[in-house]
Amino acid sequence: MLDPSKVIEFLSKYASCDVSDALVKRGHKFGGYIPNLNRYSSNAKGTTMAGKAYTILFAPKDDPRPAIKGGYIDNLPADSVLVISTTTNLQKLDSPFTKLNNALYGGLMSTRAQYLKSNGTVVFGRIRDIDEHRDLHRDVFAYGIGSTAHAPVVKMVGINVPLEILIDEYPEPRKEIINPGDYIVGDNNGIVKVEDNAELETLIDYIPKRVNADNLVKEDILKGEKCNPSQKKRRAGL
Ligand SMILES: O=C([O-])CC(=O)C(=O)O
Ligand code: NI
Repeated sequence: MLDPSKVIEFLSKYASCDVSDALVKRGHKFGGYIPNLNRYSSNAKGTTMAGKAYTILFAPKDDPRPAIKGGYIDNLPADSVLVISTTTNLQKLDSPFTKLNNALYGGLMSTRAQYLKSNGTVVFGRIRDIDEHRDLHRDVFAYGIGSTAHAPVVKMVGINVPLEILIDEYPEPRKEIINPGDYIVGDNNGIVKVEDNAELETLIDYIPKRVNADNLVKEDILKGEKCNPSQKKRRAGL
């Protein structure tokens, strides 16, 4: 297995699009993209967020599972990306992608997460305290914003469990699973998931080659060459 801190350092140097190109090349037609999340707040340099998923699951109060007490934020590992979602009965295929109008995440959570050196937060729901995340320069991606805390309507039922995300797609909707430990990459284009498996080494090998090829295509275009033949030439053998 590759050293996670090295993988995170590597991924943070590239764009989410570069990662998707590599995944498409490996036969993943959706390129790992998890749609509809907005970047509400960004790290100070505006660079790519990367880290290992630390997952949290919320369910409606009437879910049969007991609430997990004591919170989760104090155990957040350094280099993690905190990923918060809900059970699928609170998800929607169409905008705003959640039935929950209470916010799942706020500024105090970000303050603690930043202190623990976690790399960012992804919320499949609403967030609040938006200015606090921005003041902290924390990377925060979410479906939307809100004003009210989550506690009156949902409870935490899972820490580091697989999260099921409903995604509308042609010809039919699908479910994306985010497992704890998956690599999560995010920038202004959105969020991409990369599984931590044997394929990772090939992806890491491919990404710089493809980026280099595309840089050469750009140079060709700026010199007046046609795009399509240049792409063909520069990407040959990749
Ligand atoms: O109180 C909450 O549930 C979340 C919140 O606003 C914060 O973390 O600041
Ligand atoms: Ni708050």
